[in-house]
Amino acid sequence: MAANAIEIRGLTKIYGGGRNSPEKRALQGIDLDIPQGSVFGLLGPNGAGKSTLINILAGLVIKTAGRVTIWGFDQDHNPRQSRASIGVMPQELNLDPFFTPREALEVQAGLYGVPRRQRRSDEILRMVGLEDKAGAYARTLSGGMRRRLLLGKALVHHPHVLVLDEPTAGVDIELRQMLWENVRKLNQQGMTIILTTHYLEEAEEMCDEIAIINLGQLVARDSTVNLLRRLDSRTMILHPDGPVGRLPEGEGLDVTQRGDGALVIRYRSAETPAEAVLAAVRAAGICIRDVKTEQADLQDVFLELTRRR
Ligand SMILES: Nc1ncnc2c1ncn2[C@@H]1O[C@H](COP(=O)(O)OP(=O)(O)OP(=O)(O)O)[C@@H](O)[C@H]1O
Repeated sequence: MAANAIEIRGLTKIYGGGRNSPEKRALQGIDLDIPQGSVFGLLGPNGAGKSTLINILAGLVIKTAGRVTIWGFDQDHNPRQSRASIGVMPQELNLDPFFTPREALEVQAGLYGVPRRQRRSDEILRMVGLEDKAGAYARTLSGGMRRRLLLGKALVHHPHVLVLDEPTAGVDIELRQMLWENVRKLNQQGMTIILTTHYLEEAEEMCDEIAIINLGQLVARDSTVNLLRRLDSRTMILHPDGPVGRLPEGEGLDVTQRGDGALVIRYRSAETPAEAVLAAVRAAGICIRDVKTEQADLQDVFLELTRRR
């Protein structure tokens, strides 16, 4: 068994390039290893190439160049085994409206060639909280229930690797909790989990390791702890109680003044305690009327990482 669940080398995807569509380089030579047993976050802004990458793993999009190995099986040389090793919960709610959840799971299991006696439709329905809806048509299911069913469908062939593409975009708190409980449980049972998300908080909570892609390129790949340590920038927004004569100064402080008079002070919490920021403000003779702090969000992370490049 390979030590990495997924190995990606020089992965490139170019869309279009026909007479009416300009060429789009969605992935530009990605190298990435995803360790077995990890909960791995794939982050990136809209259009970064996350879905393209996931769809290539799922066998839904054909790569232009590069090598993909899933659970030790090269996608080109062992397409059947590599496909059988991975289950994907897609972003779109693409379900056949005329199948009931139980039928949908059975059909999916049939597509993957799972013998009848190895099928676990009822167990999966229970796991995703759809046992009451086992016989209802998909078209009568709520959006949240459809997502649960998509998760169930991704699991019918007992994959080693489960990919969740934006699983919590627009879902309510209850479903989010159910999803994360299931993800934790499956991971404890040894399943490698890959998830894409826009929410840094979610990645922070769930993922051991994170890769960030931007414009089809890998811009960071590290353990979550290390990544967040690198990205511990804070912003303090101060509303002064009167005109500002001079801006606060101090090591590690990046101070600007907004059009409305507010001071925007960026600093790293690991290097500069909030008290040092406030002391610098007082030393500049500024009285504070109001203050708030903001943590770096994914957008800042991107700006920082892409700027660094
Ligand atoms: N079928 C396609 N034909 C042409 N261009 C495409 C196609 N699919 C995606 N793209 C382009 O490739 C780039 C990467 O898209 P992709 O959907 O992989 O990004 P993403 O990171 O998943 O974004 P999002 O978070 O919005 O889903 C984008 O510029 C997108 O417009």
